[in-house]
Amino acid sequence: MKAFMDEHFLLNSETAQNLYHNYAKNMPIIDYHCHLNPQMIYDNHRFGNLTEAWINGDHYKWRAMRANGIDEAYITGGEGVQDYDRFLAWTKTVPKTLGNPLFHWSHLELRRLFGIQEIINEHNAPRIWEAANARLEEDDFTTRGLIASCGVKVVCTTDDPADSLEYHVKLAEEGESRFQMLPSFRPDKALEINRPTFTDWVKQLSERCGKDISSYTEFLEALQERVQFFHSVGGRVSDHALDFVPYREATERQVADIFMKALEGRAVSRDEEEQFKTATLLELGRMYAKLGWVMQFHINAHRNNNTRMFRQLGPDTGYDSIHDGLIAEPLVRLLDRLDQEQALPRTILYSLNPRDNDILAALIGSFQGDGIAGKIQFGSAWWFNDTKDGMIEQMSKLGNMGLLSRFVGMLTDSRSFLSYTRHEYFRRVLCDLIGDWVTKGEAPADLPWLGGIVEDICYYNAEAYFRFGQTKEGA
Ligand SMILES: O=C(O)[C@@H](O)[C@H](O)[C@H](O)C(=O)CO
Repeated sequence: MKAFMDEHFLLNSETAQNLYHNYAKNMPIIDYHCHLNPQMIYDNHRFGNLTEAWINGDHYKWRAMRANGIDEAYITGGEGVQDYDRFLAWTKTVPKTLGNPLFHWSHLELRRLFGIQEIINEHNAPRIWEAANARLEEDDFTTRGLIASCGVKVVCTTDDPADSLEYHVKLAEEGESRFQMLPSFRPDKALEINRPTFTDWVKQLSERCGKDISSYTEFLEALQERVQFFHSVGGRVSDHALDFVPYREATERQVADIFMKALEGRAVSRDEEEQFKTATLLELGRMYAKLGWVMQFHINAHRNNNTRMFRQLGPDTGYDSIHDGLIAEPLVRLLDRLDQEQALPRTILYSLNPRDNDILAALIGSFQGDGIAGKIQFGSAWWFNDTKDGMIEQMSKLGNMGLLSRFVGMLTDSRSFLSYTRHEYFRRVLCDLIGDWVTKGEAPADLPWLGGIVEDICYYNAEAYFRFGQTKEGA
């Protein structure tokens, strides 16, 4: 019986162990999609205690604690509840997460970042609390220290077009030699024309650009201006949460009228919303292609399902799940429209519904080309699929229908600064998958060749694909 989480954790063959320890382990990290707070990075924030560092903001943990019957006050905080009490509630939950990646992630985080080997449970909680808080006081244990110590070379935050990007600009001006913090252009609020926040957001965009926005043309001009600004501070990635994939054609006049209808606060029909989203996504895709950016679509999330708790806690608090919208037809129509204009950017497609994995693994093959290896990517197993089983399925299907060797690999997609061990987890799963093929005689035991593929998936493919740091006009 293997010891729990030893050096060969998840590596069930000699080839897997060789691939991980000699090729994957020390590769740098490009975290091209996450939700880390840019100000906390710029400020080089130091965490006050383990609860702030490990539980705050992490809705994965919150979700598990709720399922474990923990009272909300001990999850997201409440009157008179101490930070230690919330930490203790988490240590009571971890033993119940067996089978959930949280069990592995949590132990990896304590071992790799804090040097704590304890099994997490309420019995060991006092020792863990004391040892971890002592570690948090050490000089290197700040947000920038964590990012640097985990080998991260690029971290892409997720940013609204109307954001000033002041912390990205300041960090670039003051210089952080160990890694780049770059913005990702996340224009969800520009597309969500039916949300009550739309008109206020257009006002924010207008104020940020210092220009009036009283037509769809001016709206697009403002978005173009922000894309250009993101590019000027190193941004090379966009990201879209498409909870459903829109495709409904409309004339320019129709789209302009829909925009004005929304701007005047009048209700927009579902069909009109889809026409507006289609037109605006196509316009943004053209902008991204001109600048050589990467466009990401995060598809089929079912967000904020619990109305009562949304009112209490807001979004991204663990009350989301998986949607089941049909994606093949609208997604092909969207990508094909841009491809016909030779304006399809490098694109990464993720769906939260694993039912879509085969569709995405096959679909990306319809739009590869232009001499760009892996131009269209089937994205890393996302959110509820970010598990050992989910990663194996995503990489197996990509390998079955596309080129696993051209995969740009893992991202953390996290709000926690302690999540970079997710890359280790992914790399171990990757090496074990390939090692298994060798063990079964399904791949030659050519370690330099296989090791090269592993290094590419861990780092070099992403470096070549995103081209951060290159001033680029055109795809
Ligand atoms: O980018 C998204 O919309 C999702 O990843 C979402 O932010 C979610 O809360 C998350 O972080 C999943 O890891």
